[in-house]
Amino acid sequence: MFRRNRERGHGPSAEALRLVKVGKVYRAGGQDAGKPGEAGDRESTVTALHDVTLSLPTGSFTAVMGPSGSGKSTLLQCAAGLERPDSGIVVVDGEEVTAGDEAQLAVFRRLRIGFVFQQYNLLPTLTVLENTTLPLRLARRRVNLPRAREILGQVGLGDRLGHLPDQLSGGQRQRVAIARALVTEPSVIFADEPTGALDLRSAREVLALLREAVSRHGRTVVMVTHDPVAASYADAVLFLADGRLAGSLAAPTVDAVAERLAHLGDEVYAAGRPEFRAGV
Ligand SMILES: Nc1ncnc2c1ncn2[C@@H]1O[C@H](COP(=O)(O)OP(=O)(O)OP(=O)(O)O)[C@@H](O)[C@H]1O
Repeated sequence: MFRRNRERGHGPSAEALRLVKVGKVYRAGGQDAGKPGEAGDRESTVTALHDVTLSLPTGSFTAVMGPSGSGKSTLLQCAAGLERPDSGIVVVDGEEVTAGDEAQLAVFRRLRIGFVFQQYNLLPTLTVLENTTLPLRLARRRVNLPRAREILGQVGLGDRLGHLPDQLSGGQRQRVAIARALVTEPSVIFADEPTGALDLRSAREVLALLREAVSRHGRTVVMVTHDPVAASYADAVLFLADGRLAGSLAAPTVDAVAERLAHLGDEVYAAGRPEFRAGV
């Protein structure tokens, strides 16, 4: 399907996600602006991502932080194949997603990528169990109901299988979204502000589940967040500023993250590290 980009033989790649010099430019009016340098009127374009290069190992939990407008969501969307970068390549679990066409990308996303959004994005007319198994049905894959029930049990919803989303709390809805993201056993789960709409307790439960998906089940999670407490659940934090990588922090604590965020402006154009390789 996509161009293989594995350095080793079979089985899951040790590298879950790689971005090489990924750039994305928008027209101020809201459209893509084409390749950087090709845009006619530079004044009306926004460079949302500028040559972002990073590598995340399989089984890691990474938080992406930075000021509003720094490119966090754009990074997530490009990495997840929801947006096409204007330059650079994206490799997910050994497959170069930027090499495929739209149809290939759609199939790839359904099977290999999990999504958790701030607003849950559940279908209101489907039950908890049906929402959870929807990615499998859309991908025309066999639905393993015992496995789906097991996952829903793990996220604490074993007794809510027949409920509709509007019969659930926000935290419970987000747990359905996590179950839905886990059901295809994806290469990477992308979460965009997954706790943004939740109370403190529900937020902690959701973060603990994402942490468990990584620590116990070996999944790879990339999470955009504004919250230093949420970021402290991750193995590492990547900081973005003005569409560029502006540093990283391993084994983040709440205080260390807050401190780095407070001084992020100082680091934006610092010579620093233009690339991020987790664990290095
Ligand atoms: N569809 C679009 N059309 C035009 N400009 C866009 C589009 N999406 C994002 N941008 C611009 O690209 C830049 C990065 O936006 P992005 O949403 O990635 O930032 P963010 O860090 O996720 O912000 P926030 O924390 O506020 O959600 C911003 O200047 C934004 O205005």
